[in-house]
Order: sequence, then C-alpha cells, then structure tokens
Amino acid sequence: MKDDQPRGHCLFASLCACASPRDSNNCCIVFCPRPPVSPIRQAPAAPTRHAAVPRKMDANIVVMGTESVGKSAITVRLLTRRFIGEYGDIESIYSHSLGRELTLNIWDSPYSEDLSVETSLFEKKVQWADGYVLVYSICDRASFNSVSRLIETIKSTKDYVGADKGPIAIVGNKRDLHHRRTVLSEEGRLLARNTDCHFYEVSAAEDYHSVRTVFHGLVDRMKDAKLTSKRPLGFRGIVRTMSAVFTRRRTDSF
Ligand SMILES: Nc1nc2c(ncn2[C@@H]2O[C@H](COP(=O)(O)OP(=O)(O)OP(=O)(O)O)[C@@H](O)[C@H]2O)c(=O)[nH]1
Repeated sequence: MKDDQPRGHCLFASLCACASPRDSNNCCIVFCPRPPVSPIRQAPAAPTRHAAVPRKMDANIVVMGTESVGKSAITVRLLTRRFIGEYGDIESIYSHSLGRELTLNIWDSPYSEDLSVETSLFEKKVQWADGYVLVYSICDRASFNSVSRLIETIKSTKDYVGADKGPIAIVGNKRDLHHRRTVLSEEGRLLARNTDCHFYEVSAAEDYHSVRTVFHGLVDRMKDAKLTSKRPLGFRGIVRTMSAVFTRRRTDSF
C-alpha cells in the first residue's frame, strides 16, 4: 500500500500503529471494524457436500504487566517480526492468522494506575481471554512482584476458567539487558511452578523466536484444552470499552 493512499476502513487511521495493510487478515481490529472479532470459539463451517472444510478457531490472548516492561514490543515483535523501539500508548486488539485454522486475537493494553479504568476493564479481559501473557522486565523487581499479584487477581475473578482452560505464561522480558538483571530466572521458574503457570525469558529487542515460542506454546495448550464457548462479549462491546478509555485519556490530558 502506498503512503498516500487512504487506509481502508480504519476509523482512526492517524492513530493506528498497526503495521499491516488494511486489506490483510492481520490487522489492528480496534480501529478497523472489518475483521471479525467475535469471541465465539468456532466459526460454523460452510455447508458443503464434499470433504469437511476445516473450522477456523479464535484464540484470545491478553497481554498484561506494569509500565514499560515491553508488552507492546512483544506483541509487535510477534505480529511483524520487528522491534521498532518506541510504541504508542494505544489500547489495541490485534488479529493475526495462524495458518488456515486459527485466528489469534491479542489484546495489548498500556498499564494504567487509574484503578477505576483498570478494574472495569479487568473483568472484561478475563471474560474475553482464553490465555494470558503476563510480562515483567528482568531489570525491574517491582514489575515481577506485580505479576504475582496479577495471577492472584486473575484466578480470583469469577469468569476465570482454571489453569487448564485458561493457561497463563509468565514472561521475563529484556533478557538482552542481563547486566542490569535484578530478577533471577530461577525466581520466575519458581513462581510459575507454584502457580501452575508456564515460564519464559525473552528479548523482544533481539529475538523473534523466543517471543513466538511464548504465543505458540500458549495456543498449543489452548488447543489441548479444546476451547469451549464462553459468554460472548461482542465486538461492539469491546469498541465501546476502548472508546471509553480514549475519551478518558484525552480528557485527562487537558
Ligand atoms: N533492551 C530492551 N528494551 C526493550 C525490550 N522490550 C521493550 N523494550 C523497551 O522498553 C520500553 C517500553 O516498551 P513498551 O513495549 O512500550 O512497554 P509496555 O509494557 O507496552 O509499556 P506501556 O504501554 O507503557 O504499559 C521501550 O523503550 C522499548 O524499546 C527488550 O526486550 N529489550
């Protein structure tokens, strides 16, 4: 797509940081209403008299963690294979095709200390999610501590479906900054063992494959759990939620 062309149906083209062209399947769906984002797990197969057409499944993953741990960097690395250094503070849900069978929806939300925003969004995230990527920075002890609290909060949320059906990956990011490390790998591993989660260390800055392993591992576990229907949240519901966040932010900045 040329730079001077209009960006498809994107409602917020000037804000949208999505690197995918508007007419591809991998698109930032908060801003572009075209790709389906229904949390319904299995789209009905088209009726056919011939051999069975594989059903496309949706897998929803929420990426959480405190400020600047690299949530957006990890998400963008997975989607584009690139590390661009600086990322906007934009609440986004990205849709990404994994082969013909699966669409991965990834909800990347900037950290907010505004508890009223966080609390109202948190339950929606848990309701929506099939799996979780909880990120901390290996150079930031407070971010690691906050992952423990996040796990407790997720597990105590009424819509949480349990570790088998809602797998959680604990991800220590910024492994390239090992000279500034304040959290040992062993601590991450131990936390994962004690909380029935899965542990990874990655560098969004330097390594695509470690990031890919996190998401693919999670998806494999979700497939194992045979995704079941959850209460639909609906695309409109999510867009409204996002709009509320943007409105609030814009107001707050004055
Ligand atoms: N060295 C290094 N820097 C990283 C890595 N991942 C992210 N960063 C940097 O860390 C900073 C924060 O990254 P973001 O991806 O914006 O972090 P975030 O968690 O999404 O931050 P919020 O949206 O503010 O909550 C940026 O300056 C990134 O360039 C990494 O693996 N290594």
